Amino acid sequence: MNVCMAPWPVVFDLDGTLIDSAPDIHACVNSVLTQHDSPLLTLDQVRSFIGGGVDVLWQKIMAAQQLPQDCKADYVAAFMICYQDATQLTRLFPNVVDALGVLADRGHPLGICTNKPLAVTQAILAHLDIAHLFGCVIGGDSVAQRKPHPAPLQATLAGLGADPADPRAIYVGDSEFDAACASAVPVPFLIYSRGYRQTPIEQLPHLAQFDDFACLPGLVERHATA
Ligand SMILES: O=C(O)COP(=O)(O)O
Ligand SMILES: [Mg+2]
Repeated sequence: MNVCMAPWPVVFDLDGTLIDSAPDIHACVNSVLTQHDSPLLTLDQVRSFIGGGVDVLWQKIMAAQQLPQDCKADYVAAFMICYQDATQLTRLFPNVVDALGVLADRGHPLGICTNKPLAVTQAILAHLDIAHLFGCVIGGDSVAQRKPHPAPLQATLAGLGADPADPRAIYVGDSEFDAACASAVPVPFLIYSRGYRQTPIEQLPHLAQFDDFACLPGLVERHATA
């Protein structure tokens, strides 16, 4: 089969890309800090710590609140109890469902490559009724490494049955972790500019940026014909 004739895969990051999950993560973080009589964090602080997965999140929280890193495991354990069904405050970003529907209708295999734990990812995809759109979902505990390592994105592409040599495969994300992961594979990276990134966009390697998912299907098609 000529792989260049098949629709090419489009893989998505989750937190800060498809969904605004920071309010739920913030609520769980502060619930755990309250249980431990520790000072609370603002939504902006917690949002700035998201992207590397649960362990990195709590490393950053322990450092910011000057809590001993050797107590981190207790905080993480309490956090996971809250996090596993933290869906109430999470919303899809505008026009995400329509954009995913257009890409799926055009035959693009769609995947998720997130640093969020797999069970939490599956719960939120089911809650938002978009799980059926994705042929492969790789979470932060699905393979041994997490983004920015290339392994999770390589595993997602393999799970979609994609030819790793297909130069048209695309990764769509919001953060430094995603940009570095895409470069390491390498695959072209489209960056959603309204996510949780801390670095100026010009400093991150990317093919294109967008601030509205209504523009994404056009960008995906333009990439293949460029
Ligand atoms: O859970 C995180 O910290 C990041 O998740 P993401 O990879 O979907 O952005
Ligand atoms: Mg993200």
